[in-house]
Amino acid sequence: MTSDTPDLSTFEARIAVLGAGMMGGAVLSGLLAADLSAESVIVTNIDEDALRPWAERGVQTSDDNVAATRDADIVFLAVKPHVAADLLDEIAAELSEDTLVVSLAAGVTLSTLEGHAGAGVPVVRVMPNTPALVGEGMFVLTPGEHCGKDRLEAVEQLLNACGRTEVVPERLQDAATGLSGSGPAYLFYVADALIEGGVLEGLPRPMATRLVAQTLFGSAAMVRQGDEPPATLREQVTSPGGSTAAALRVLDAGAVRHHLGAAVSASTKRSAELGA
Ligand SMILES: NC(=O)C1=CN([C@@H]2O[C@H](COP(=O)(O)OP(=O)(O)OC[C@H]3O[C@@H](n4cnc5c(N)ncnc54)[C@H](O)[C@@H]3O)[C@@H](O)[C@H]2O)C=CC1
Ligand SMILES: O=C(O)[C@@H]1CCC=N1
Repeated sequence: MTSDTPDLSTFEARIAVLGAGMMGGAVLSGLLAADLSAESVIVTNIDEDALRPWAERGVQTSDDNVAATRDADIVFLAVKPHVAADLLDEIAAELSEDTLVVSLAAGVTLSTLEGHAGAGVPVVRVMPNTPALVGEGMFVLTPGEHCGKDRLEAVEQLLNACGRTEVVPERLQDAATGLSGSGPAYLFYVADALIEGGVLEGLPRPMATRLVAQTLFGSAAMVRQGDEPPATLREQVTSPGGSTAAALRVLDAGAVRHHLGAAVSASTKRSAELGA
């Protein structure tokens, strides 16, 4: 669904991904798929097994965050939120105003990040999501005090190659966690439930999976195209007295709309707690 062909083959900065697990790995996979040179990247992890697949893809690997940071222009912080401050303390001596720190950690504020990175170090807080893995991530960015326009544009260029970006004031970052950061989980949950519904009605599971995948993909494409609001698109599927109206009545009886909104709010609240 990506309209422009992403191309990072000429991107020059050296990149370190510290703690490349699920999310850091998804971003890195997206960047490599957009032709970022594997030789310009180093990944770290305290878990050796997590590094092996990267070494097989030609990426330099290390268990030494300090050494990895030393040679990097852009440092992705991809560890769990409760590890972020300690990791910054560990690498702070290698950071300077020439290094850009990009945090992917839910909830961790710019004030915490900047406080631990050290004086004058440019920082960007980002809320990513895992579809970065297939080049369709959503990245919500807030630049810190020392991150100028050029640096922000460099991060946008990188992340636009594996999805789409929005820049927001920091007060909206936890809501972004609740909506797009956690969002893929809600949609995978819905996909899983729909597949089970199809199986209950007699469809073979692989076929039910294909039907659901294409239905989600096509519906997402229509929502993203933005010609009509989703409420109108839903009406277009809902024939008077028809099958969809019967189905939507069941969803309303189960207060599914309310629960989806409440799920976004619960994740938003938890995101703020994770950074506290
Ligand atoms: N998984 C997701 O969908 C999303 C995750 N995030 C954020 O991404 C960050 C990472 O989350 P996940 O990738 O899901 O977790 P993860 O557990 O898959 O990855 C974290 C990795 O960091 C490694 N690690 C731990 N301490 C380390 C250290 N001191 N030095 C180097 N490596 C270390 C772990 O071994 C692990 O592989 C979190 O802060 C989370 O809030 C944000 C949005 C979405
Ligand atoms: O569950 C979490 O805390 C992370 C942040 C958003 C998605 N996964």
